Amino acid sequence: MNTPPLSCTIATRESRLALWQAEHVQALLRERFGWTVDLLGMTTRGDQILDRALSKVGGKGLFVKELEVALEEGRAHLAVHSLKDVPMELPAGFTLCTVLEREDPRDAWVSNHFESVQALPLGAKVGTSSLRRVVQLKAVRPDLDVQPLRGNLDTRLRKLDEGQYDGIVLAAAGLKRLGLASRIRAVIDPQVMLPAAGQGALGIEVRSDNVALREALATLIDTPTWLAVHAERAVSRALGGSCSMPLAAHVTWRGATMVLEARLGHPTDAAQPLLMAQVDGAVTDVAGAEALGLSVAQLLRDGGGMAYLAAAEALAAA
Ligand SMILES: NCc1[nH]cc(CCC(=O)O)c1CC(=O)O
Repeated sequence: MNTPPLSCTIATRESRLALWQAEHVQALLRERFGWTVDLLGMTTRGDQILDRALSKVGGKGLFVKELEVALEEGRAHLAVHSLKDVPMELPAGFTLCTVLEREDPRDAWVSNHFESVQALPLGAKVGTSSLRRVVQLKAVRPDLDVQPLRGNLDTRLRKLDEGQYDGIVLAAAGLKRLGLASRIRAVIDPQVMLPAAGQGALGIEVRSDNVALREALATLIDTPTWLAVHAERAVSRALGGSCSMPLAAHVTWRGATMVLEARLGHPTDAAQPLLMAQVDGAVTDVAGAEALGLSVAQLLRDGGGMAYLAAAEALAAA
């Protein structure tokens, strides 16, 4: 029996951004299906160690595990995540269901004194803990002093305002969703800073055995977003999907043609070049999107990426 649910509960982290995203899905389900939708706020291990070096603590899916347990135990039916934070491989029994239309996937330059990365004085201090952002900043401005920056969005902005950095890099999507778009000094051109796989998209996780819910959610898919994030995530999965790997993967559309670009940086040696690859193709289904992702991953491997991946693995194991 596939009777669609009349009520359901969404598990969510309790950061402002996570709550915005969960409430967004809650409103959508009420509006489209007339369901009663509750929220279940939760603290994840990732939240508890937000101010420490996540890559040093290790473990994939630090922000999703507790939410999956709530689904497993039937305390919630959907978990809403930033897709960027969802591991490439889900545990058995879970399905990534739908991601609606993605918000701006680009990175944003945020600064109280400098209008762009290019406008920074020699040796200026920039805050980010994302290896992907570090290697791309270093590629355009090797002189910059890039320093770690952790915490949720509000914490990061506060650290900037306290004068700890000349500027910081954040996802445009998070700032826009929280009504903080006015803090964006410049959206960074993807040719300068290629976004992460899935950036700006929502990921909705459900139990695979909840067929009725999966079928209802499937009607909410935004196809261009759905195909784009499958291609981007396929690149990351094919290369091992580790967060200690500086990897960017980003889709743009030229009409019905998907253009997939990816970049791989060396995880420890900034003097190594940033590897870049691009493919395009007419993509109409998930299999086609994932095939494009695999071919970009292969180009990166063949272009010198094997040594980079080995270094990232060694780092993760250390
Ligand atoms: N890594 C944390 C994270 N996960 C999702 C977002 C922003 C929203 C999004 O990309 O969907 C952020 C903050 C950031 O990268 O600045």
